[in-house]
Amino acid sequence: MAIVVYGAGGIGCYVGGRLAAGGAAVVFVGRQRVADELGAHGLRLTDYLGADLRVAAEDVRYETSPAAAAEADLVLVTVKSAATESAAAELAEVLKPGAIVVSFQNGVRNGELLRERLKDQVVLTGMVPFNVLNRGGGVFHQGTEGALDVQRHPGLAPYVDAFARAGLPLKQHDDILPVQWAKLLLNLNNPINALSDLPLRDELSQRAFRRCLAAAQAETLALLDAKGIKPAQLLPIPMNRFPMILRLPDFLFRRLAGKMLAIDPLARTSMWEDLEADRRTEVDYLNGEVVRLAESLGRTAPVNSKLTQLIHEAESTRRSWSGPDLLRELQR
Ligand SMILES: NC(=O)C1=CN([C@@H]2O[C@H](COP(=O)(O)OP(=O)(O)OC[C@H]3O[C@@H](n4cnc5c(N)ncnc54)[C@H](OP(=O)(O)O)[C@@H]3O)[C@@H](O)[C@H]2O)C=CC1
Ligand SMILES: CC(C)(CO)C(=O)C(=O)O
Repeated sequence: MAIVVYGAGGIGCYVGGRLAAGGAAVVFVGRQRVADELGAHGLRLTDYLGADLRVAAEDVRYETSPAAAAEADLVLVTVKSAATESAAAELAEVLKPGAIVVSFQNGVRNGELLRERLKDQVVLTGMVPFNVLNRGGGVFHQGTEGALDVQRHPGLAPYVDAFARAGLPLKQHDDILPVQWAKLLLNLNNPINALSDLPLRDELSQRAFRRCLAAAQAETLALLDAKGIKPAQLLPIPMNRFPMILRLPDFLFRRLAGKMLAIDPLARTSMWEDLEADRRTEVDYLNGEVVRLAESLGRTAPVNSKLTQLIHEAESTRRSWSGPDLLRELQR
């Protein structure tokens, strides 16, 4: 059963790399710069638990043409949200009818966007809870914990063992929307992390940054409540308790929620990586999604709106924010 990773960057190389290291036949589709990196070094997949797996360069099949997806039985879509529509259009041209397509992307609308285009395929929504850092030289490192989440579907049965062998077991859900919104609540930190210009652990160790995240989450939780959506519990603490925990003084936060800081010291968010690489960020699909949710309810979301605006400004002119300055800006 051929597995194609479509948009093989950080997440795609890591997930596809672990599947390949576990013996699955994987074709990566993506950009020439990544093909060159993997062609020179092969793939090395490491994680926070000490896993260290390799796939030799000659065993990595990395293609740059969408045509390579024609043979896929299972497609894992791992482009950033802004690239989903073009990826969907390319896939619609080449995919076999009946192929299974899983969106392993952040945000809540990528599955829908793919489904609109891929009428002859089965499109499922997935979620990647952990952080992946490309350390260069073909090394991709998983810095935090979590299993891959995906919508339940019988068509996934032939692949369940391959994901388990890869050390990335699939957790299937009857209703994925609460899982997606729970992840989005965590991703509200992406712009804060990107604006702080700090590794995640350093940023979340500072109360002022945590208060910014608490404000963005509290605003979102109230809107989700009004919409009748109850976010899933992804971590030991229920999502609706997060804002209260995040606002705690540093010493209490470390004592009660120290596990939240059990993050690889180098890990940063994908939004920070986008700003670093001068790429368009996913802010419109994360905090911007909250603004749209507010509008659908005839309400506003000033904190998420401001974070969206600050990231758009940072997309053209970068500046590093201190926690207190950012908090003041969000409270204005
Ligand atoms: N990185 C992380 O730690 C995490 C990321 N996520 C989510 O996973 C998704 C993927 O993120 P990530 O792996 O970091 O993103 P990356 O930007 O690292 O990887 C996506 C790759 O897809 C390429 N691409 C874009 N369009 C196409 C196309 N049409 N055909 C082929 N290749 C294409 C991009 O190239 P180019 O840049 O040239 O467009 C890029 O190399 C996002 O939704 C992200 O939010 C979720 C959890 C953690
Ligand atoms: C895992 C997490 C929340 C942080 O890295 C992420 O999803 C991202 O960076 O986009």
